[in-house]
Amino acid sequence: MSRLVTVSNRVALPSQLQAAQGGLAVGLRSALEESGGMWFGWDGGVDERIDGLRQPRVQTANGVRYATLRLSRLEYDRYYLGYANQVLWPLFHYRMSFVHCRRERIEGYWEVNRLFAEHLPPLLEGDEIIWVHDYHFIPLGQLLREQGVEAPIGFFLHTPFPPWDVFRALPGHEPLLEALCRYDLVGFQTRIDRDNFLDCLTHYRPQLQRPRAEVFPISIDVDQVAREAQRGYNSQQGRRLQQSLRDRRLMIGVDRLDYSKGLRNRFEAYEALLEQHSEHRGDVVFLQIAPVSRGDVPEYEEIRQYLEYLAGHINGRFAEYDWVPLRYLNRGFHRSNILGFLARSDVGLITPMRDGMNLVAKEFVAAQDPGDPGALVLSRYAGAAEELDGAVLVNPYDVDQMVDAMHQALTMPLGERRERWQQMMDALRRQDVHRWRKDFIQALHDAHRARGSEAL
Ligand SMILES: O=P(O)(O)OC[C@H]1O[C@H](O[C@H]2O[C@H](CO)[C@@H](O)[C@H](O)[C@H]2O)[C@H](O)[C@@H](O)[C@@H]1O
Ligand SMILES: O=c1ccn([C@@H]2O[C@H](COP(=O)(O)OP(=O)(O)O)[C@@H](O)[C@H]2O)c(=O)[nH]1
Repeated sequence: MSRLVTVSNRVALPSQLQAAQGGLAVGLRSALEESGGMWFGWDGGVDERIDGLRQPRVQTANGVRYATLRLSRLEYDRYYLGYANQVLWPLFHYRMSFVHCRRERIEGYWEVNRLFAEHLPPLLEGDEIIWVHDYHFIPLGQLLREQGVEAPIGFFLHTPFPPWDVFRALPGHEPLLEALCRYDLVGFQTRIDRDNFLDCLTHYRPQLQRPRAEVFPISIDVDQVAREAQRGYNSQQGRRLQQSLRDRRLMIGVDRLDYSKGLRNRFEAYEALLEQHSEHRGDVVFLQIAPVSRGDVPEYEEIRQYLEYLAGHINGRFAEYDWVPLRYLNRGFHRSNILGFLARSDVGLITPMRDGMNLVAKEFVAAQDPGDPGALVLSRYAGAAEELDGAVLVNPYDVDQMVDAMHQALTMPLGERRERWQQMMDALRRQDVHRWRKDFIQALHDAHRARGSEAL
């Protein structure tokens, strides 16, 4: 069996196993720990003294080899903060007005991709398959081929892929499309993303040799999440949360503090809920956990300030001396705590404006008590909505509809909650994180073989 080598910008190093790092790190960690192999990427640090040359740091834990590189300040600014987070991220989330593309950012992006392409081949031992992750490393496959790497190379995009008319606004989009076509296999979270990509190729150059492009929705380890959620439910933090609520119902949101997550509209909907449905005042608490993410990007600082204002406004308007309607926490928690909090919640509020998948939505479902499950309010623009149609699906641009959905979730009869939950659990069991990894790897082997025979 070939050894799996995954490459991603974000690597969950063994020393950081429990910290909040987003869904890619969570999904890849469970995939890699099951199969073994190597994880190659950025170590999350910036070294002011680096000037060009450096060596990867290699460590091993739980059967996984971790090889990481550190970035210089300039590389971090241009490649990560600049091109990845202020060009590709907003563009791929359909937020064209947040795209700030400058030539030095494009150059910085390609330079860091070249750096990783040069450092990977010496770490390979032969008989590997290489699985590249996310928008940070679109050119990597092509650059590895130029280094003489012949192994199967696949790419998986964790974010949405936008339609042609949005994508073509990107200066220098052509080399990115060409680079994607050099992979044996390109994977997407949903059918819409895959179809947008294929449509881009049709518009750009119909005669270009297409890679195999398929849908592989990332997921969770359902039983492991359920077990950990149960432990979290009974943990000291889980019990303290319950005591603080008394008999009030809990609605929960867990999102990196990102403009794509729809927090502004969610807060506005909650304010309108309290305004229109006075019966929920004093009876419901909304806990929003929002760890700061990419805080050096101006748009993230702006949304943070606005949410602080809105949270203060909502609490100022409705709080009583013995009840605070909104608990807004600007910090991250260990995932085991998050799962315990999800298990203690009556309603999950997952309402991104657009999201590749959203693993929290899946974790919320797996964390529920089968006998008395909570209800999920889920944006139709989260990738997870394609599978979790037992949720109360909402349009996050329609604040009034979200008010109705929150009210529906808070008053949903037990029978309906059970039925919807069962439907969602069945979907999660059909397509879990193990299946995600196996399906991708199998398709990558097949695609590589097929390309090889085409070339003969
Ligand atoms: O690495 P950061 O810049 O700190 O950001 C965290 C991750 O955010 C994004 O996560 C995506 O992947 C999830 C798993 O597939 C998916 O559920 C979610 O919808 C996506 O937004 C980003 O794509 C990752 O590269 C980042 O590491
Ligand atoms: O304080 C936090 C907030 C989130 N998470 C985890 O981070 C992941 C977030 O993944 P998701 O796909 O929902 O969104 P992303 O952040 O990748 O856009 C989930 O596994 C959460 O349980 C965490 O461990 N601690």
